[in-house]
Amino acid sequence: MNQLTFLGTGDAMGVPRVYCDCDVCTEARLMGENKRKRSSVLIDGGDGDGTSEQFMIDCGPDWRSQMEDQGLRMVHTLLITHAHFDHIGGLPEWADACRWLGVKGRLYAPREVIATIQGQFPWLGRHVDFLETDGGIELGGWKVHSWKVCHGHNGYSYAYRLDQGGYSWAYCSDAIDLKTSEKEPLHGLDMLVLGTSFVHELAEFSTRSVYDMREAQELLRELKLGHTYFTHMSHDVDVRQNYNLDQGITIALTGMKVPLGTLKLEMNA
Ligand SMILES: Nc1ccn([C@@H]2O[C@@H]3COP(=O)(O)O[C@H]3[C@H]2O)c(=O)n1
Repeated sequence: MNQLTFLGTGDAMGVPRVYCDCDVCTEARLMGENKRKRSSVLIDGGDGDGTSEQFMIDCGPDWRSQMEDQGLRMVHTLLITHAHFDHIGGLPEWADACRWLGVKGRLYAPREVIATIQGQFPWLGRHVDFLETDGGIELGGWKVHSWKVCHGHNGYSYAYRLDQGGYSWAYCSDAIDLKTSEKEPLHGLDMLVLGTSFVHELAEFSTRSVYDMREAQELLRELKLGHTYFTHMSHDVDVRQNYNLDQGITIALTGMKVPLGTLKLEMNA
């Protein structure tokens, strides 16, 4: 059975934010329900049928501790959404692990993301094969499609849609203000992982880069899909609160596991 594990559900700063003493950051330090490492997920086939290659989406600066949290010794394959530090900061450590294990890691990303990563970490190519996703790829039995999405003030990110056996899901951690064509691959999904940094972000729109929960719910009402998990959450989100989110939405928690492809989830509409 395929499953997705949330390795981290935080925004670029993680929770607690290093400089912050707000209630959420304080709770994260003292108890830890709101403790959030930088966003990434693990996809695990685990059924030994040869189509179940394990891979991660994104490799932020918490990669090493996320591996320890899960008791994982190595993941050989990564999909990267965009070349911002909170999504690629763990790549040098991952490449070092490839080196010490004597394996060549496989890093899949869109062509322009690969070029940026190679510019930032020029030594990675010794231990990593860079593989472009632009024309579509097959990974762990999934047909994988990447496309460019608006990341507001921060430029562009990419989202991934994965299809297998009539089940489809997508990972879209860093997006805002999606245009009609950017929403197209999200229609009719069984499951979506969507970034929502704030519950209601008050900053001026032109300075923002990720949906808030209010806007995300509007988007989801339009998309009419199965189940959605919110990730990439800042210290604005307190997981102890009930935000009265629409049916079919779950705030993802670190370590949460979601079965992929086994359940046809109920439609929201
Ligand atoms: N060119 C850039 C721009 C931004 N960044 C990092 O990505 C984060 C996105 O959210 P933020 O809160 O704006 O902080 C950004 C930088 O850490 C980055 O690594 N490279």
